Amino acid sequence: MIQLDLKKKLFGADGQIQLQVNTIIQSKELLTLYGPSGAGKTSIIRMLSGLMSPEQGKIIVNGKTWFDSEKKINLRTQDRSIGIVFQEYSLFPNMTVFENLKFALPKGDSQDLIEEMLETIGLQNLKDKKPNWLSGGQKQRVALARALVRKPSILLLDEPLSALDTAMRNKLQEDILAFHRRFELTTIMVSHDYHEVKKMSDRVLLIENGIIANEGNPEEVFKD
Ligand SMILES: Nc1ncnc2c1ncn2[C@@H]1O[C@H](COP(=O)(O)OP(=O)(O)OP(=O)(O)O)[C@@H](O)[C@H]1O
Repeated sequence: MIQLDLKKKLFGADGQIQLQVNTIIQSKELLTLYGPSGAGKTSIIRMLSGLMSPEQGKIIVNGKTWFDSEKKINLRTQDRSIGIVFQEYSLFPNMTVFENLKFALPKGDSQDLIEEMLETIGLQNLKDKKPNWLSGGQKQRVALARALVRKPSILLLDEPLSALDTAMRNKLQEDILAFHRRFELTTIMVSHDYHEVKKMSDRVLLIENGIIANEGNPEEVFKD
Protein backbone atom coordinates (compact mmCIF):
# COMPACT_ATOMS: atom_id res chain seq x y z
CA MET A 1 0.00 0.00 0.00
CA ILE A 2 1.28 3.47 -0.89
CA GLN A 3 0.20 6.43 1.24
CA LEU A 4 0.72 9.64 -0.69
CA ASP A 5 0.42 13.13 0.69
CA LEU A 6 2.14 15.60 -1.62
CA LYS A 7 2.23 19.39 -1.64
CA LYS A 8 4.34 21.45 -4.00
CA LYS A 9 4.13 24.73 -5.93
CA LEU A 10 4.64 24.16 -9.65
CA PHE A 11 5.69 26.94 -11.99
CA GLY A 12 4.50 26.61 -15.55
CA ALA A 13 3.98 28.63 -18.68
CA ASP A 14 0.51 29.70 -17.51
CA GLY A 15 1.58 30.70 -14.00
CA GLN A 16 1.75 28.88 -10.73
CA ILE A 17 -0.31 25.93 -9.56
CA GLN A 18 -0.41 24.35 -6.13
CA LEU A 19 -0.09 20.60 -6.40
CA GLN A 20 -1.95 18.95 -3.55
CA VAL A 21 -2.55 15.23 -3.78
CA ASN A 22 -3.61 12.92 -1.00
CA THR A 23 -4.51 9.33 -1.76
CA ILE A 24 -3.89 5.68 -0.93
CA ILE A 25 -2.83 3.27 -3.67
CA GLN A 26 -3.51 -0.39 -2.92
CA SER A 27 -0.91 -3.07 -3.58
CA LYS A 28 -1.25 -4.73 -7.00
CA GLU A 29 -3.48 -1.91 -8.22
CA LEU A 30 -3.02 -0.46 -11.71
CA LEU A 31 -3.66 3.24 -11.25
CA THR A 32 -3.63 5.76 -14.09
CA LEU A 33 -3.10 9.51 -13.85
CA TYR A 34 -5.20 11.20 -16.51
CA GLY A 35 -5.80 14.87 -17.21
CA PRO A 36 -4.75 17.93 -19.20
CA SER A 37 -1.20 18.90 -20.02
CA GLY A 38 0.55 20.77 -17.22
CA ALA A 39 -1.83 19.47 -14.51
CA GLY A 40 0.97 17.84 -12.52
CA LYS A 41 0.86 14.16 -13.53
CA THR A 42 4.56 13.82 -14.35
CA SER A 43 5.42 15.72 -11.17
CA ILE A 44 3.57 13.09 -9.11
CA ILE A 45 5.60 10.31 -10.80
CA ARG A 46 8.81 12.26 -10.22
CA MET A 47 8.02 12.75 -6.54
CA LEU A 48 7.29 9.05 -6.10
CA SER A 49 10.58 8.18 -7.74
CA GLY A 50 12.64 10.66 -5.73
CA LEU A 51 13.59 12.74 -8.79
CA MET A 52 11.62 15.70 -7.39
CA SER A 53 10.91 16.54 -3.74
CA PRO A 54 7.56 17.73 -2.41
CA GLU A 55 7.70 20.86 -0.25
CA GLN A 56 5.52 19.17 2.33
CA GLY A 57 4.07 15.75 2.82
CA LYS A 58 4.75 12.08 3.16
CA ILE A 59 5.27 9.01 1.00
CA ILE A 60 4.90 5.76 2.93
CA VAL A 61 5.22 2.45 1.07
CA ASN A 62 4.20 -0.75 2.86
CA GLY A 63 4.87 0.93 6.20
CA LYS A 64 8.31 2.23 5.21
CA THR A 65 8.78 6.01 4.99
CA TRP A 66 10.31 7.10 1.68
CA PHE A 67 9.68 10.78 2.23
CA ASP A 68 8.63 12.84 5.23
CA SER A 69 9.14 16.60 5.16
CA GLU A 70 8.80 16.97 8.93
CA LYS A 71 11.16 14.12 9.81
CA LYS A 72 13.47 15.16 6.98
CA ILE A 73 13.46 11.69 5.42
CA ASN A 74 14.06 11.50 1.67
CA LEU A 75 15.19 8.13 0.31
CA ARG A 76 17.37 8.25 -2.79
CA THR A 77 15.89 6.98 -6.05
CA GLN A 78 18.10 3.89 -5.99
CA ASP A 79 16.86 3.02 -2.49
CA ARG A 80 13.21 3.08 -3.56
CA SER A 81 11.80 -0.18 -4.90
CA ILE A 82 10.72 1.22 -8.26
CA GLY A 83 11.14 0.66 -11.97
CA ILE A 84 10.50 3.59 -14.30
CA VAL A 85 9.80 3.86 -18.02
CA PHE A 86 9.59 7.29 -19.65
CA GLN A 87 8.16 8.37 -22.97
CA GLU A 88 11.55 8.80 -24.55
CA TYR A 89 13.59 5.69 -25.09
CA SER A 90 16.28 5.81 -22.46
CA LEU A 91 18.37 2.80 -23.49
CA PHE A 92 22.15 3.03 -23.71
CA PRO A 93 22.85 3.28 -27.47
CA ASN A 94 26.31 1.74 -27.29
CA MET A 95 25.14 -1.40 -25.48
CA THR A 96 23.26 -4.37 -26.90
CA VAL A 97 19.78 -5.28 -25.67
CA PHE A 98 21.31 -7.95 -23.42
CA GLU A 99 23.91 -5.52 -22.05
CA ASN A 100 21.24 -2.88 -21.37
CA LEU A 101 19.38 -5.40 -19.21
CA LYS A 102 22.56 -6.70 -17.59
CA PHE A 103 23.55 -3.17 -16.62
CA ALA A 104 20.40 -2.92 -14.47
CA LEU A 105 20.90 -6.34 -12.86
CA PRO A 106 22.16 -6.14 -9.26
CA LYS A 107 25.71 -7.48 -8.91
CA GLY A 108 25.75 -11.20 -8.18
CA ASP A 109 22.19 -11.85 -9.44
CA SER A 110 21.72 -14.65 -11.94
CA GLN A 111 21.51 -13.71 -15.61
CA ASP A 112 18.67 -16.22 -15.92
CA LEU A 113 16.29 -13.39 -15.08
CA ILE A 114 17.47 -11.51 -18.19
CA GLU A 115 16.73 -14.55 -20.34
CA GLU A 116 13.30 -14.84 -18.72
CA MET A 117 12.60 -11.15 -19.40
CA LEU A 118 13.74 -11.46 -23.02
CA GLU A 119 11.44 -14.41 -23.45
CA THR A 120 8.49 -12.57 -21.87
CA ILE A 121 8.92 -9.62 -24.24
CA GLY A 122 9.66 -11.92 -27.20
CA LEU A 123 13.00 -10.33 -28.06
CA GLN A 124 15.45 -13.18 -27.48
CA ASN A 125 16.48 -13.17 -31.13
CA LEU A 126 17.41 -9.48 -30.90
CA LYS A 127 19.42 -9.65 -27.71
CA ASP A 128 22.75 -8.94 -29.43
CA LYS A 129 21.44 -5.94 -31.36
CA LYS A 130 22.03 -2.32 -30.37
CA PRO A 131 18.95 -0.12 -29.72
CA ASN A 132 19.13 1.77 -33.03
CA TRP A 133 18.42 -1.54 -34.76
CA LEU A 134 15.05 -1.81 -32.97
CA SER A 135 11.62 -0.31 -33.68
CA GLY A 136 10.11 2.14 -31.19
CA GLY A 137 7.87 -0.56 -29.76
CA GLN A 138 10.77 -2.99 -29.36
CA LYS A 139 12.82 -0.30 -27.60
CA GLN A 140 10.00 0.36 -25.14
CA ARG A 141 9.70 -3.39 -24.50
CA VAL A 142 13.38 -3.47 -23.62
CA ALA A 143 12.94 -0.38 -21.41
CA LEU A 144 10.05 -2.13 -19.67
CA ALA A 145 12.08 -5.30 -19.12
CA ARG A 146 15.04 -3.26 -17.88
CA ALA A 147 12.84 -1.42 -15.37
CA LEU A 148 11.84 -4.79 -13.91
CA VAL A 149 15.23 -6.51 -13.70
CA ARG A 150 15.71 -5.26 -10.14
CA LYS A 151 12.37 -6.81 -9.18
CA PRO A 152 10.78 -3.59 -7.94
CA SER A 153 7.41 -3.66 -6.23
CA ILE A 154 6.26 -0.49 -8.00
CA LEU A 155 6.29 0.22 -11.73
CA LEU A 156 6.08 3.89 -12.75
CA LEU A 157 5.18 4.62 -16.37
CA ASP A 158 5.18 8.17 -17.73
CA GLU A 159 3.37 8.03 -21.07
CA PRO A 160 5.55 5.15 -22.24
CA LEU A 161 3.44 4.44 -25.32
CA SER A 162 2.65 7.89 -26.66
CA ALA A 163 5.25 7.77 -29.46
CA LEU A 164 3.94 4.47 -30.84
CA ASP A 165 1.35 3.74 -33.51
CA THR A 166 -1.98 2.21 -32.52
CA ALA A 167 -1.10 -1.42 -33.29
CA MET A 168 2.17 -1.26 -31.38
CA ARG A 169 0.45 0.59 -28.53
CA ASN A 170 -2.10 -2.20 -28.19
CA LYS A 171 0.64 -4.81 -28.05
CA LEU A 172 2.61 -2.92 -25.44
CA GLN A 173 -0.52 -2.40 -23.35
CA GLU A 174 -0.86 -6.19 -23.26
CA ASP A 175 2.82 -6.54 -22.28
CA ILE A 176 2.42 -4.04 -19.45
CA LEU A 177 -0.68 -5.85 -18.18
CA ALA A 178 1.17 -9.19 -18.39
CA PHE A 179 4.13 -7.88 -16.40
CA HIS A 180 1.81 -6.14 -13.93
CA ARG A 181 0.08 -9.46 -13.15
CA ARG A 182 3.06 -11.79 -13.42
CA PHE A 183 5.27 -9.81 -11.04
CA GLU A 184 2.35 -8.69 -8.81
CA LEU A 185 3.29 -5.06 -9.29
CA THR A 186 1.66 -1.90 -8.13
CA THR A 187 1.65 0.10 -11.35
CA ILE A 188 1.13 3.84 -11.72
CA MET A 189 0.86 5.08 -15.29
CA VAL A 190 0.43 8.52 -16.81
CA SER A 191 -1.65 8.43 -19.96
CA HIS A 192 -3.36 10.94 -22.23
CA ASP A 193 -5.21 8.23 -24.09
CA TYR A 194 -8.79 7.72 -22.97
CA HIS A 195 -9.07 4.23 -24.52
CA GLU A 196 -5.83 3.15 -22.90
CA VAL A 197 -6.97 4.41 -19.50
CA LYS A 198 -10.31 2.62 -19.88
CA LYS A 199 -8.69 -0.63 -20.95
CA MET A 200 -5.97 -0.80 -18.37
CA SER A 201 -6.94 0.93 -15.14
CA ASP A 202 -8.31 -0.52 -11.94
CA ARG A 203 -8.62 3.08 -10.82
CA VAL A 204 -8.16 6.48 -12.44
CA LEU A 205 -7.15 9.74 -10.81
CA LEU A 206 -8.29 12.68 -12.92
CA ILE A 207 -5.66 15.35 -12.23
CA GLU A 208 -6.58 18.96 -12.97
CA ASN A 209 -4.65 22.00 -11.83
CA GLY A 210 -2.59 19.99 -9.35
CA ILE A 211 -5.47 18.33 -7.54
CA ILE A 212 -7.51 15.13 -7.81
CA ALA A 213 -10.61 16.44 -9.59
CA ASN A 214 -12.24 13.01 -9.73
CA GLU A 215 -11.33 9.41 -9.00
CA GLY A 216 -12.78 5.95 -9.30
CA ASN A 217 -12.88 3.08 -11.75
CA PRO A 218 -12.99 4.09 -15.45
CA GLU A 219 -16.79 3.65 -15.67
CA GLU A 220 -17.28 6.04 -12.75
CA VAL A 221 -14.80 8.66 -13.91
CA PHE A 222 -15.89 8.65 -17.56
CA LYS A 223 -19.64 8.19 -17.04
CA ASP A 224 -20.46 11.51 -18.74
N1 LIG B 1 10.94 21.22 -10.41
C1 LIG B 1 9.85 21.94 -10.67
N2 LIG B 1 9.46 22.93 -9.82
C2 LIG B 1 8.34 23.64 -10.07
N3 LIG B 1 7.55 23.46 -11.13
C3 LIG B 1 7.88 22.50 -12.00
C4 LIG B 1 9.04 21.69 -11.82
N4 LIG B 1 9.11 20.80 -12.84
C5 LIG B 1 8.04 21.05 -13.64
N5 LIG B 1 7.32 22.08 -13.16
C6 LIG B 1 6.06 22.63 -13.71
O1 LIG B 1 4.96 21.89 -13.21
C7 LIG B 1 3.85 21.95 -14.11
C8 LIG B 1 3.22 20.58 -14.23
O2 LIG B 1 4.05 19.78 -15.06
P1 LIG B 1 3.86 18.20 -15.21
O3 LIG B 1 4.88 17.77 -16.21
O4 LIG B 1 3.83 17.58 -13.89
O5 LIG B 1 2.40 18.13 -15.84
P2 LIG B 1 1.71 16.95 -16.64
O6 LIG B 1 0.32 16.87 -16.13
O7 LIG B 1 2.53 15.73 -16.56
O8 LIG B 1 1.74 17.51 -18.11
P3 LIG B 1 1.94 16.72 -19.51
O9 LIG B 1 0.68 15.91 -19.66
O10 LIG B 1 2.05 17.82 -20.51
O11 LIG B 1 3.17 15.90 -19.39
C9 LIG B 1 4.41 22.48 -15.42
O12 LIG B 1 3.90 23.78 -15.62
C10 LIG B 1 5.92 22.49 -15.21
O13 LIG B 1 6.53 23.56 -15.87
